[in-house]
Amino acid sequence: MSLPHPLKDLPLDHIGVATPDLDAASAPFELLGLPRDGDDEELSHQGVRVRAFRSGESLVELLEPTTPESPIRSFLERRGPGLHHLALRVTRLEAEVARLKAAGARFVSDAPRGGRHGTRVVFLHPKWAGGVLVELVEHPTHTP
Ligand SMILES: CC[C@@H](C(=O)O)C(=O)SCCNC(=O)CCNC(=O)[C@H](O)C(C)(C)COP(=O)(O)OP(=O)(O)OC[C@H]1O[C@@H](n2cnc3c(N)ncnc32)[C@H](O)[C@@H]1OP(=O)(O)O
Ligand SMILES: [Co+2]
Repeated sequence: MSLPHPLKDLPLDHIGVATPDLDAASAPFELLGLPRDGDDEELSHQGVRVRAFRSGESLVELLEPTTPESPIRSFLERRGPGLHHLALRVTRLEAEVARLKAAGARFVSDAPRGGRHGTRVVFLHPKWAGGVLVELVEHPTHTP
């Protein structure tokens, strides 16, 4: 599959890792020497508590479920701890969603939701992306 891309590359923003315990899952990354990226955050509408570690231009995002309905809880029950999603950075989320929809992509939901640290995110369905849950993430723009 090849889609013409009018905007730019989509760099890897982060890799999401599902865990039942943020502190336990943090230990190997701390030992590896990855620095924390900001504070932990709880996102009730996603049913997760999140902690991130920086690796170059990208992050490792640890996700712990906080509600029975959390997608991380069902993932842990079904597959156990481990790689959950990859996130690609976009500069214009709605334009990217429109482009992919026109090309037949399948979204979990194409309505942007709030992500970590003021980002906006949408998820492409893992059944569409060869068994990989793909997040598109747009960072807030900072105007002086
Ligand atoms: C911190 C906030 C934010 C950020 O800023 O970065 C986040 O990252 S939030 C992360 C948590 N939120 C989400 O994951 C939201 C999007 N995900 C979903 O809505 C659901 O997880 C899902 C993808 C729609 C799956 O939900 P559901 O259909 O209820 O789950 P099932 O267990 O029934 O799975 C159906 C089917 O899909 C496979 N699956 C599920 N999750 C994944 C996955 N992460 N990667 C690959 N495949 C996945 C699952 O195995 C099932 O397949 P079959 O077994 O073949 O039926
Ligand atoms: Co994410």
